[in-house]
Formats: sequence, C-alpha cells, structure tokens
Amino acid sequence: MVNIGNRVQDGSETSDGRESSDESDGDESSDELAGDVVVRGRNLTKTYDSPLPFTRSVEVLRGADLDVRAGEILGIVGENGSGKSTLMKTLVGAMEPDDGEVVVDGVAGWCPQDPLLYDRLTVAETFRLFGTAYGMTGEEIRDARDRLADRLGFEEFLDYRVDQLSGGNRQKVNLSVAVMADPDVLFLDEPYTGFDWQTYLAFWGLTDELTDRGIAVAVISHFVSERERFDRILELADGRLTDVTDADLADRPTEDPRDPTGGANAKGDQSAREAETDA
Ligand SMILES: Nc1ncnc2c1ncn2[C@@H]1O[C@H](COP(=O)(O)OP(=O)(O)OP(=O)(O)O)[C@@H](O)[C@H]1O
Repeated sequence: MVNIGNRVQDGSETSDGRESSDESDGDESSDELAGDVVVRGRNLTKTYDSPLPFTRSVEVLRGADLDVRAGEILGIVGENGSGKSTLMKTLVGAMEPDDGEVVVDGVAGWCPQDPLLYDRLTVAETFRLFGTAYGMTGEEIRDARDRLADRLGFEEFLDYRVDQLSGGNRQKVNLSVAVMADPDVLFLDEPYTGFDWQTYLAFWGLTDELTDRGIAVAVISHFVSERERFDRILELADGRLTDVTDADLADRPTEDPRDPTGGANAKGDQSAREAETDA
C-alpha cells in the first residue's frame, strides 16, 4: 500500500516543461474536488520507451480521465496489456504520468498485481512492518491483523514466512496490508486472482463493509463476471476510459473463460449463489 495524503500530481510539471494539454475548465484545474469525488485523474498520458533497439515505444495512456467517488465500487476493465496497471500506478503515485493531473483527497491504499511483500518475513512480521510504517500502534496492528486474518481465513499462517505461502494466501496478505490502515480510497489490481470461492465471497463482504463506511474501492479486472458487484464500470481501450453500460455488457459473454476466481466459481452460478447465501 502507498499512503498519499491530499496529493496533487501534475505530470506536465515534471516532464519537459510543456504545459499540460488538459482542456478542463478553471474549476477542474483547482485542487478542490467536486462533491463526493475522492480521486480525479485528467488527461493522463504515458508512453514506455522500448527497452530494445529498433522496436517501437508503447503508448499506453492517451488522455485517460476518471473520477472515483466516496463509497463506490468502481470496476476498471480492459484487455491484457491495455494499460490498467499503468493507470493504477499513476493514480496511486507509484509512477509519474508523462502528462495530465491526479488529485487524491485523503489516503490511498494500493494492492498491486504482484505482491510487494518481503519473502523472508513471516506474515505477522509483515503486518508489524507495514503497520509501523503507517504509524499504527502495536495494538492497532494486532487488531487489524487478527480481524483481517479471521475475515480472509489465514490465521493459521501468521507464523509462516511469506515465501512459504501459497499464491492465494500471499494475495490475501497483499490485500490485507493495503486495507489495514483504513485508507479513504483503495486501488486493487486483480485482487481476487487465486482466491478460493469462500475467500472470493469474503473479499466482497469486506469491500461492502468498506464502502458502507464511505471508502471508495476501485477494482481492476480483465473481465466483469458479476456486474451487480459494481456501482460503475469503466473500460480502458486505446489509452482512454469510457463508461460501460448495461447494454454494452448484454452484448458480451457473461462468464470469464479464465474464471476470475481461479476455478472456485467452476461450480456455476446457481450453486455459487447458494454458497453465498450460506456464507
Ligand atoms: N516497465 C515497462 N516498460 C515497458 N513497457 C511496459 C512496462 N510496463 C508495462 N509495459 C507495457 O505497457 C502495456 C500495458 O501494460 P499494463 O501492465 O499496464 O497492462 P494491463 O492492462 O494491466 O495488463 P494485464 O491485464 O495483462 O495485467 C503492455 O504492452 C506492457 O507490455
């Protein structure tokens, strides 16, 4: 997780001195965010230089705009390589956009696609390390650790080293350290990859709890298999974000052929719903 308090990041100031091409009006260029908006990204552009000679650079973001609002679950979808992780990195401040502006009101939590954990620490030590970095007291760290371990089902692994965990359990710890310090907005990059079905349901229970408290949650996924979980969905294509309407989704397949839960959903909708009712 990265903690970013009331951050304004303007790519145009840090690149080559060019003025931002943001065409937004006077109010938009202010650091004040309108209404319930907690994150505003405008005209975000990012091009990666090619690491190899004689190959093309990759223009990933070409003027992406988005608002994230308090208390919503926002889905961000797009094909592999469309730039979702790049977009999220610019929003949390882990990467400078080439141009454009990001304004974040409050503290942002980030659960990256590849866990940023230390292999040689135990799970309990991982909580201590991140909690201390967030300025939490020992008691607050233990409370958050025990609550999240119980919620996501990894209590028995608290003394395991991170490199001894399964991929799914590592992902649970990755998610937990992003959530533990109560951010105002949470950015999750494919958070449920590798979760079993019960953990997948627990994940959605946790996000509902957060959004009920007004925390905004933005979730990256290749594909939205359960539309009703999201308040809004944006699609990243050709470097820009557009709203995905229910009519758009009606034209698409409803099941992810790769199964976002990593196989836990293979029992199908009906029994999955029953499991949820039981949970
Ligand atoms: N550090 C980098 N250097 C060069 N190119 C990069 C770098 N990171 C990403 N890319 C390229 O930028 C494009 C977008 O990558 P990104 O990871 O943002 O996409 P994504 O939509 O998150 O993909 P996926 O769904 O596969 O996770 C890809 O073509 C990728 O190869």
